[in-house]
Amino acid sequence: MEGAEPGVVPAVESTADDITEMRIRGAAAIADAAAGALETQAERSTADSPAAFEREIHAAAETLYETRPTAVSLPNALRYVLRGMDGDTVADLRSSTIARAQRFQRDLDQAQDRLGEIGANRLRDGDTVMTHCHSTDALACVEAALEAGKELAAIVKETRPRKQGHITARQLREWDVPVTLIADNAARRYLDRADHVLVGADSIAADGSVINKIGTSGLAVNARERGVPVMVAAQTIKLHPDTMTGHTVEIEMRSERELLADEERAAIVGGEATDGDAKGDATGSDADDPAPATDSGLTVENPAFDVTPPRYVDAIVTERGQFPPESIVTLMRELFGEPTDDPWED
Ligand SMILES: O=C(COP(=O)(O)O)[C@H](O)[C@H](O)COP(=O)(O)O
Repeated sequence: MEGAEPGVVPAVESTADDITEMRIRGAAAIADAAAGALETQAERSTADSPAAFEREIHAAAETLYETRPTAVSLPNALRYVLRGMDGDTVADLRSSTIARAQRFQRDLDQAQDRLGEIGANRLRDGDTVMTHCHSTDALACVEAALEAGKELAAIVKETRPRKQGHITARQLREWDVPVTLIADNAARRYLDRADHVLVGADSIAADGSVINKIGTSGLAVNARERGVPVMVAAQTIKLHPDTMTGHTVEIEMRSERELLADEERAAIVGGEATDGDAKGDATGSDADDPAPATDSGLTVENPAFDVTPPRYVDAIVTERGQFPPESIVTLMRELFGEPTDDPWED
C-alpha cells in the first residue's frame, strides 16, 4: 500500500494490500484480518510515547480502512479495537490494544458459530440451498445443519467475474454436500429446484436492505417470483450504523480488467491491445493508470456489490436471532446507540 503513514508497520501495509487485491476477501475475513493487523501494529510499534503510539495505531487503522469501501465489518472492527485502547503508558496501550483485538477475533468466531446454529434451524433435512458468492456466515448455517444430521444439496452460482462460487463449491464438497454449479444466468431456471436462497452480506442498512455481491438483488427478485425464501446470514458486525442517519453504503467499483482483458477490449474497439482505455486499478481508483489514449466509446463498469431491498428478503439471521429485515433497525439501535464517527476517532 503506497503512501502509508510513518510508523505503520510493514505487516499492516501487507494486510491492506491483501484486502485490496482480494487475497483476503469476504466481510468476516476482512474484519478478522484488520483486527489482527492492529494487534501486530501494537506488538511491533517502536513508539516512545503514548501519543506516538496512539498516532501509529490510528494511522494503521486508516491504512486498513482505505482498502475496500463496502463491507462495514471493516470499520466496525477497527472501531471496536480502537475503543478498547486504554492506558497512560505505551505498555498499557499496547497490552489493551492487543487484548481487545484478540477478543474481537474470538467473538467473531463465536458469533459465526451461534449464527450458524440459528440459521440451521431454517434448513430441513433434504433441502436444497442456492448460494451466491462465498459467504462464511452462510456456510456456517449449512455446516451446523449437517452437524445436526440433516442432508442438504446445493446449487452454487458461479458468481462472475471473480468466481467466488468455486470457493463455496470446494467447501461444500469437502463436507460431502452434492453440488450443482451453474452459470449466474441459469439461476432462475434452477430456482425451481431450490428450497432456499442462502447468501451473506457485506453490509445491512437500517431499513433492512442487504448489500452483498453483485447479482444478489436479481437473484432475490427471481426467488420472490418463484416463491423461494431468501435467507441472509449476517453477523451483527455487518450492520451499518451510519445508515441510521441517512448515509448510503458506498458500492465498490472494481477494475474493468476483471471483465475485459486488454486484448478483448482491442478486439471490440479495434487497435492494439494496450491498457490505454483501461481505467481503474483493483480499488476502483484510476491513479495508476494512464489517461485514455483515445476515446474509444466503450465504457466498462464493474460494480462489486448491489443492494437488495428489504421486501425481497425473508429473514436476516444473526448471532442474536433471526429478524425480518424491517425490524433490524431495532437491533442496530440496541447495539450501536447513537450515530458514530470515523473509526479512528474517539
Ligand atoms: O459478497 C461477499 C464477498 O465479496 P468479495 O468476494 O468481493 O469480498 C460475501 O457474500 C460477503 O462478504 C459475506 O461474506 P462472509 O459471510 O464470509 O463475511
